[in-house]
Amino acid sequence: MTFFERLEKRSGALDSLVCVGLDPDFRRHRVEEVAPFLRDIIAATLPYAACYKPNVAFFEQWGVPGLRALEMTLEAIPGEVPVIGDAKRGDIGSTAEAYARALFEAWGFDAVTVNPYLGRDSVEPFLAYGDRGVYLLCRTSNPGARDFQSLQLADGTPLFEYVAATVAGWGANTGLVVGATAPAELARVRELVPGLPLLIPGVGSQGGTPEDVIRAAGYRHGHVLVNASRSILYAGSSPGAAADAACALRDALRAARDGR
Ligand SMILES: O=c1ccn([C@@H]2O[C@H](COP(=O)(O)O)[C@@H](O)[C@H]2O)c(=O)[nH]1
Repeated sequence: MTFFERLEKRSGALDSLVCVGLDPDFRRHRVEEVAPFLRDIIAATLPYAACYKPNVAFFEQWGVPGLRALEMTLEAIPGEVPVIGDAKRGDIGSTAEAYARALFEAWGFDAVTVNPYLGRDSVEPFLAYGDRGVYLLCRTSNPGARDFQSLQLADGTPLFEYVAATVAGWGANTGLVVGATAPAELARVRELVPGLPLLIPGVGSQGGTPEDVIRAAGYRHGHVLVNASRSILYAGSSPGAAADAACALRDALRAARDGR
């Protein structure tokens, strides 16, 4: 099964669009605490998590011991649960090949995030792993997204729309990253490329809401995946609080679908 088939299956079985982001905060933990902390978070949030998304930077910040913590964290995720390695790589083809090998073969991620700024040849080494998923940055959730991504081409098309329409033809294992903080842009991307899976970060700590996301992107297992990291991991002082936050996000997304 491909990544997107596996994601659709788990998301459908749980009826959950929630992706739990695993971004351990340097200020809150010593590196030895990271893997046990995340192991408990994973065990508690498993009934709600269609997917997990460790952001590699949050482990790299501790150097080699942080990488060991990432390895132990990945070991704690049951094999049937898809895992996205959020690394946002992007480089010339030969280097992209090495990045793809590192993320898919050495780390074993089921999907990755990639920055498409360098163009198609920089993405092809990732696409070559046809059973894995490749989420390309399209319209990010941060305020600076407007600096480049909203610039208009000569015909008036914003760059992020051009990216969405272009990468739709790059392969069956492609998805897009579109932020929850820009619902109008999210709706536009959904309209332009209705068949492309979307990874949607930016709910919770960044201010995006489940209602806006579902209104803009719809509710479809495997095609809409809503990530929250800090607002789940640090919802309280226990793994139970993280579980409650993940459950609340799942329920808010369902309620938005059902018009409740
Ligand atoms: O446009 C983007 C792309 C990626 N991210 C990543 O998602 C999580 C969000 O964390 P929160 O704590 O839920 O804000 C983080 O890993 C980002 O690097 C994003 O936020 N926006």
